[in-house]
Amino acid sequence: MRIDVVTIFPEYLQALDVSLIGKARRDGLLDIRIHDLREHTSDRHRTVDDTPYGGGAGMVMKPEPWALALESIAASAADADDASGARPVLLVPTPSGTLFRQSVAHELAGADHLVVACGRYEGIDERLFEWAAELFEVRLVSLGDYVLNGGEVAALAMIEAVGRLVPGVVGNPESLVEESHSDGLLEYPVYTKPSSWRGRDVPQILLSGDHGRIARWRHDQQVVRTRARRPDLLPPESAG
Ligand SMILES: OB(O)c1ccc2cc[nH]c2c1
Repeated sequence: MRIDVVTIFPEYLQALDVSLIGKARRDGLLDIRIHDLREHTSDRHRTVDDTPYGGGAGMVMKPEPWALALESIAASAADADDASGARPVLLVPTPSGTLFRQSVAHELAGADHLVVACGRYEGIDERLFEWAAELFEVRLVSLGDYVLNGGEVAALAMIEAVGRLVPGVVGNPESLVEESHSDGLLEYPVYTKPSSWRGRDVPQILLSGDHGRIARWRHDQQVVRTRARRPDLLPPESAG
């Protein structure tokens, strides 16, 4: 999978050089390219923003630098994107987007090419998204009901959530099966040695060796946790 990220803070994305995502880049499983939006400006001050029409606080990101950046990326990937037969996905982290969930991560992991647009200030001129729909499948996505100062932190979260689902990135694919949200429930509690720690013991069932009973206990724990912490994930009749 190719992932292009456009930002005015390229250094923010250095975290993508670390750990499993960083290894996947070095192994060629993920082709992640970071682009500085200011490289697509033409004035002396490398301006990417201006005042909002209609007034209001803050500044709005100008559409032209974004269009030039996205055109440049689309041109550089044209052969591969044409071969895949699908338009690249333009993923735009924004508080006004649809909710990013594990199901969305799985959808995006099936794409051949993601382009992530990290907005700043009060956001990007809306006309950019209308224009981009000619070249990309545009997805405006929110991490949740809170607001960050820009899209970079959300981009890191989304790229990690998607990248780890690409075959080969996570060493043991089994570990992707039993984790929160993989089956619509929160994950069960986990324990490791020592079996007794500061007067607290590991649940005896986990020391029993009875894998059937352990599996049932773990599922029960998932339901209890989900009901307590995220009843919204449960079907109405079992939300308690
Ligand atoms: O909370 B967010 O995910 C987010 C994303 C993009 C921008 C642009 C300006 N503020 C933002 C916040």
